[in-house]
Amino acid sequence: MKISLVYISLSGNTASFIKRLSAFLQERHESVEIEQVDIKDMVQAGRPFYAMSQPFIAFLPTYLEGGNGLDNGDIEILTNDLGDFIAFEENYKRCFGIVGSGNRNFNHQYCLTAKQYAERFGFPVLDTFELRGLNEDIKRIGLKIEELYGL
Ligand SMILES: Cc1cc2nc3c(=O)[nH]c(=O)nc-3n(C[C@H](O)[C@H](O)[C@H](O)COP(=O)(O)O)c2cc1C
Repeated sequence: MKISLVYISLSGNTASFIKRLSAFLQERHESVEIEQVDIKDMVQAGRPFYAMSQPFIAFLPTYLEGGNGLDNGDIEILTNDLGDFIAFEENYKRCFGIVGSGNRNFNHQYCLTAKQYAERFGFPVLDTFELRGLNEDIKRIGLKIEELYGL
């Protein structure tokens, strides 16, 4: 059994969350393999996108160009590679859903890109967390992932 966590992280908050979430899940399920797919790393290293062979969860921090999230400010910047990976070879069909992250200071734009991806690809927003996420976020989201994988 393998759990796949596909993510992008520009300033390290999502990467930190993924590391802690993986540790939480690994501790509770020693025999389960936890795969972390770092999209920024893949692109920077020039490794080609590929079709996911099994179900995964996507993690997406929000980076939007200015605005207020109502009548402007809904243009995604910096994270588009994750969307391209999800679109590649219909990977979205194997995506259980997306976990959005962001900063509540952005008000209406809080975690907006995850909602846009859910609409675009037809999978649910599973949850959201702020910045690096609290331990309670790790636990809540970890339990949801266990349920999705039938653990
Ligand atoms: C240029 C810029 C734009 C951002 N725009 C938003 C936004 O529109 N909505 C939001 O919730 N968070 C926004 N954030 C906050 C980031 O989503 C947040 O810091 C996140 O934890 C970054 O994740 P990362 O460190 O994994 O890249 C923005 C941050 C930056 C630097």
